[in-house]
Amino acid sequence: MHKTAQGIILNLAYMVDHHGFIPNGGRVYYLSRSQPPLLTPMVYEYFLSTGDLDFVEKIFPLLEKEFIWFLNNRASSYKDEETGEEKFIYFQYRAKMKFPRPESYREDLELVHGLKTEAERVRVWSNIASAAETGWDFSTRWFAQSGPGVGDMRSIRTWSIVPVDLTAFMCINMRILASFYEIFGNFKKVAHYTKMYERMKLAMKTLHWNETDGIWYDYDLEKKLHSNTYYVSNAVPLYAKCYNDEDEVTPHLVYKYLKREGVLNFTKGIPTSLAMTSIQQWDKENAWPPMVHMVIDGFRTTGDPKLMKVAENMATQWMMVNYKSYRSGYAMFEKYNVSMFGGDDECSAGSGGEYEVQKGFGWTNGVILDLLDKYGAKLTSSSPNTSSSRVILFVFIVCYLKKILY
Ligand SMILES: OC[C@H]1O[C@H](O[C@H]2O[C@H](CO)[C@@H](O)[C@H](O)[C@H]2O)[C@H](O)[C@@H](O)[C@@H]1O
Repeated sequence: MHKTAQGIILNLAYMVDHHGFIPNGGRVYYLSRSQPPLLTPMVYEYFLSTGDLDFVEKIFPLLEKEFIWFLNNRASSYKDEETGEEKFIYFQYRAKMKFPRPESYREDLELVHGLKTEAERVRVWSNIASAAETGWDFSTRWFAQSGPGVGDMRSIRTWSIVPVDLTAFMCINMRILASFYEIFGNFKKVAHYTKMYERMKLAMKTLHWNETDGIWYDYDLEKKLHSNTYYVSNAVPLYAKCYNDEDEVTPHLVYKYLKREGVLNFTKGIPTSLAMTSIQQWDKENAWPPMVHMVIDGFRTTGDPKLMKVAENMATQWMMVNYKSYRSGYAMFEKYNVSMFGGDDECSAGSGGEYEVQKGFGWTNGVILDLLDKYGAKLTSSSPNTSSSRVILFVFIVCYLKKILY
């Protein structure tokens, strides 16, 4: 598996070498859109598992190159309103696109039907490409949250949003770059990235933290307000540790928030949003493996026994959802349905959006492998929501690992 992980990293690093960033997909028409900046955290995870510092040293300049691309192409300065001085920088997904997405040409052309000016059409297409850059294509998260545009894709306004998860990802990048420089003994760079990390935490607190609700939200630049709606991305700063190390209260507030929103009552995974009537896939009744994983990891790494138990319960629950769905369809899926319809034993793939749900998705496999590694021993026939026997589960794990590894 380490070899496979290294191969994936090398593929992505090749893209950074050639283009400065990782395009949204491996085709020329994706060259104006990035992926979320997760290469550096991937390399860090690889390093933690293998201790392979030689590989990290070789690849390291490309990690910094991608980071600088985000700095040059996706960052803006947040200024103090009174003094005009820069307080910190913030990042956005902001792809420019003067035409429909080539891979979804008809959809994007039909969408702008009735829009009178080229400027209006370009606005919609650029916001669509930017939403694709987030990975959350598509979600009500990027649409108007109030007024006549609610739920309507033509109201898409990705450019107006500072996404809380992107701020968190940039925080992780800065922290990891500082850590690697520390290992390499370049202390000037350690100071540079540590300073950036501290300022990014300030950005997270100022732009995203909502004192009343005890959670981080996306920030609406136009309205100068939090978009205070539940999306699972609100919990990502916990995973990113984009708050003060000594702060033991915030993780509990995040837990309370999730509880208050009712999302912990779902027995088949953490819903992406509560916009259940949306036709978009990053809403509806869907739970997405990478987001579920980030929430679990956020609680797992708090060091707080109560929250670590929360992570364990979420992990065993998610493994059972994947298992039960696998048992009925012999496939892993890109996303899963969290609806309670049919009872706890009826687990199935998610749906909605622009295409049929995909089988055997890489991130689904990656998440389940990590959870089996960390929590496999905790799975018993009395695990929450489990009615299957230990033996069947054991067979599932063995078969699944065999299929993945060989
Ligand atoms: O062709 C439609 C879209 O396909 C990709 O997006 C889809 O896969 C992503 C994961 O690989 C997923 O995050 C996204 O929600 C899916 O829609 C591609 O990234 C998009 O640019 C493209 O428009």
